[in-house]
Amino acid sequence: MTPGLRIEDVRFAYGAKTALDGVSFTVEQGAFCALLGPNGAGKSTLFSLLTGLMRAPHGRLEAAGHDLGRAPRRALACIGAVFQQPTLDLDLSVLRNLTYFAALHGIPRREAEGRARTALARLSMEERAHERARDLNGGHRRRAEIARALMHDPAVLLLDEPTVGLDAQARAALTAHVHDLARDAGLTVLWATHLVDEVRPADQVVILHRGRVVADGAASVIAGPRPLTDVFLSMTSRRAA
Ligand SMILES: Nc1ncnc2c1ncn2[C@@H]1O[C@H](COP(=O)(O)OP(=O)(O)OP(=O)(O)O)[C@@H](O)[C@H]1O
Repeated sequence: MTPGLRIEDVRFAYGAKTALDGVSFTVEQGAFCALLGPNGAGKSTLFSLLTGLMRAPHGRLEAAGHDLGRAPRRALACIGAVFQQPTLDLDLSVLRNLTYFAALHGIPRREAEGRARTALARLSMEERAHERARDLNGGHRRRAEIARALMHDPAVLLLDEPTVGLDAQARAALTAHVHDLARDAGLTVLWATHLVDEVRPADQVVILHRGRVVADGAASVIAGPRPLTDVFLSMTSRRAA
């Protein structure tokens, strides 16, 4: 089966500063993969490459079998992304935020509202469709952004530290919703975080440290008998370069 995401020997530097140093890993279709790394590990850089904001000078990135270097349009059509910085238009309703995005993606207007309602339902947000984004709490704004990222029916969903700024309850609800999307809809999820408690034992975990993959496998296997937090901290301590 074609993997949801394939990343092979990707390198990237900002001038003399190396951000990714030969990153390789694969996420199977329908899997939830937590990309775990401390600040500066290279998570956002990898997201920028995967969303076409920057190009990788070395290595290969594939989404649902499409090479981002060779067939960027086809690859990007398979990707939905939620960035660290919120990007909703706070003065528009939730529904309008989604249909506006649909227009940008060339989705016909007659289809857009139906798709928006389906996407909102997947995030238990259908009753919020007509509320102004400004009136939603942080957790619901994030859910609206995820619904918007699903409008073009991508195979892969990328989320860059999506729970930043949320309280514990909203964080847990959002994490659960996205795990459900991977399980029920066969969506491949790459969830970047530095918060170990957002990872479930069956999730794939890729630990990134100073631009390198230092662990890749099921969370329960990487953790072994120890708490995953201990393993993560020992792998990413300053000395573990
Ligand atoms: N525009 C830039 N110019 C120079 N160096 C950069 C730039 N952006 C990131 N870096 C450096 O590249 C490395 C990787 O940064 P990146 O933002 O990808 O990490 P991150 O894991 O997303 O961290 P954070 O959680 O803080 O966002 C860091 O050493 C960072 O200082």
